[in-house]
Amino acid sequence: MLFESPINLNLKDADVAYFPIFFSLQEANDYFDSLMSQINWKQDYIKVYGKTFLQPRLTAFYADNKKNYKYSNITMQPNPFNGDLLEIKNKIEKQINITFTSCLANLYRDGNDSNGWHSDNEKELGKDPIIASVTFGAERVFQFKHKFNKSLKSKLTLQHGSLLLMKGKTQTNWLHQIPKTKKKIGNRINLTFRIIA
Ligand SMILES: O=C(O)CCC(=O)C(=O)O
Ligand SMILES: [Fe+2]
Repeated sequence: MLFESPINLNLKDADVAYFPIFFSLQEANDYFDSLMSQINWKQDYIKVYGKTFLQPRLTAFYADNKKNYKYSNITMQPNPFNGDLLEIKNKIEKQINITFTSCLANLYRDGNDSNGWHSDNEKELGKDPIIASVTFGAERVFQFKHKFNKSLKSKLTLQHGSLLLMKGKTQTNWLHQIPKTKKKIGNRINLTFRIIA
């Protein structure tokens, strides 16, 4: 496997590492094509402050157990892992020595799709969750802001075939988002592997 050592983002009160070339270009191209068609993409409704909205992206949820994932007032029922998703899961697990149970997949169809400020701190993720987040397709900016010290911010561009690893106190102390962009860009697939016990 093509593999470069990770870049530590050196965020205060957090633990975030970025692997720009986790997958070779060939692997990343192949996974992008296969995941576009293999994944059961859907646009769900979410409820924010009592109002219902269509999510500004498509999602799908996979797990090797029966545990649901609840966030933004929606409950996602898992599909079983299969095909390339399972292959990608195995590859990440081997590299970082962690076993994940679940994967929340996101499809940003263009620059108008997005993921608003949040931290992945749902109860079912447990204390100090570890989240492995993979990108295939269009590059998008990923922004961080500290929850308690408004002057602390960070951002990076997540490239095709990259892996972003968030662990430790990252979700306790920081929010993250994928903002909309006016750039003419196409589909970006993001896979976030998680442990839901
Ligand atoms: O698309 C991304 O890179 C981030 C996705 C994310 O933050 C999430 O699904 O919780
Ligand atoms: Fe997230």
